[in-house]
Parts: sequence; C-alpha cells; structure tokens
Amino acid sequence: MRILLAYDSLSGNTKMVADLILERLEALGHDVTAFRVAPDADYPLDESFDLYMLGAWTVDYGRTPPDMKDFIAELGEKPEHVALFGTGETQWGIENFCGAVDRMERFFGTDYPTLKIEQMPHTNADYEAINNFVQQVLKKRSGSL
Ligand SMILES: Cc1cc2nc3c(=O)[nH]c(=O)nc-3n(C[C@H](O)[C@H](O)[C@H](O)COP(=O)(O)O)c2cc1C
Repeated sequence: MRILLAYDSLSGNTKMVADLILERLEALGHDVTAFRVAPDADYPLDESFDLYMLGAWTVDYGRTPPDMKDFIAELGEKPEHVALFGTGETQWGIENFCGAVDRMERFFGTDYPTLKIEQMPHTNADYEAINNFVQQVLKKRSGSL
C-alpha cells in the first residue's frame, strides 16, 4: 500500500512516534512517504496515496499547531482514508489532552482509530499502543479495498 506519513513535531516526541510507525509499516512491506511538516516545504502531493497517517503535537489548549494546519490546507480535497495520531500532556487539562488529534479527526470526519501518547513513547504500554494502532488502521484500510 502507498502510505503518506506526515507529522508535526516541535521537540521530537511526535517524531519518535512517527518513526516507530514508519518502522512498523516498512517492516510490513508498505511503500511509505514520510516527512516532518515545515514552513515553506514543497510537499510530494502530486499523486494520491492509499492511506494518509497524520500526526501532531498539541498547542494552546487543545489546538492543532500551525505547520500541520498549513499542510492540511495544502492537501486540498479531504482524503477518504485518514488516520490520526499525536502526543500531548495531560497537565494542560484532560479535556485538552492531544486536542489536535480530536480536532483533526472532526475536520476529516474520519472513523479510523486514533492514537494519543503522553509526551514521548517510553513504556511497554506506549509501544503496544503504537503497534496496535498500526495494525488496526491497516486492517480497516484493507477491509475497505
Ligand atoms: C505552548 C504549549 C502548549 C501546549 N498545549 C498543550 C495542550 O493543550 N494539550 C496537550 O495535550 N499538550 C499540550 N502541550 C504539550 C505538547 O503537545 C507535548 O509536549 C507534545 O508531546 C510535544 O510534542 P513534540 O515533542 O512532538 O513537539 C503544549 C506545549 C506547549 C509548548
């Protein structure tokens, strides 16, 4: 499957999750285009992908960071198959924890599984959650082929 994996990461936590997702997807033989979003980047969006996996940290009480918002605007039409993940901190309020994931989920109107990790992935539960997320997302995408 051709998969686009794009993520926004300020201090590296979300990048760590994205790297683990990438490792898993490639181990399963998928063709993944992965990158960190950035201002003024020239994104490889000429062709469409079978699946879009987008990840972001959360800023300003539950909001999506600006570079990810810009990237989403560059996608143009909303893709049909979008799975979202992110990192955040519960100290910003449980209702705001990984709010970007919730906001992007509402924006895309997707019912793919989501993944939320507190800060950087480091526990067995985190690694398990990441593997389960990848498995569940791929299963759902395969079911709709
Ligand atoms: C200014 C600022 C605002 C933040 N607001 C939230 C928030 O509302 N909700 C949340 O879950 N995390 C919030 N965080 C925490 C980050 O989202 C969290 O540390 C995340 O793991 C950072 O990811 P990164 O290392 O990929 O940049 C905030 C962090 C900063 C610096």
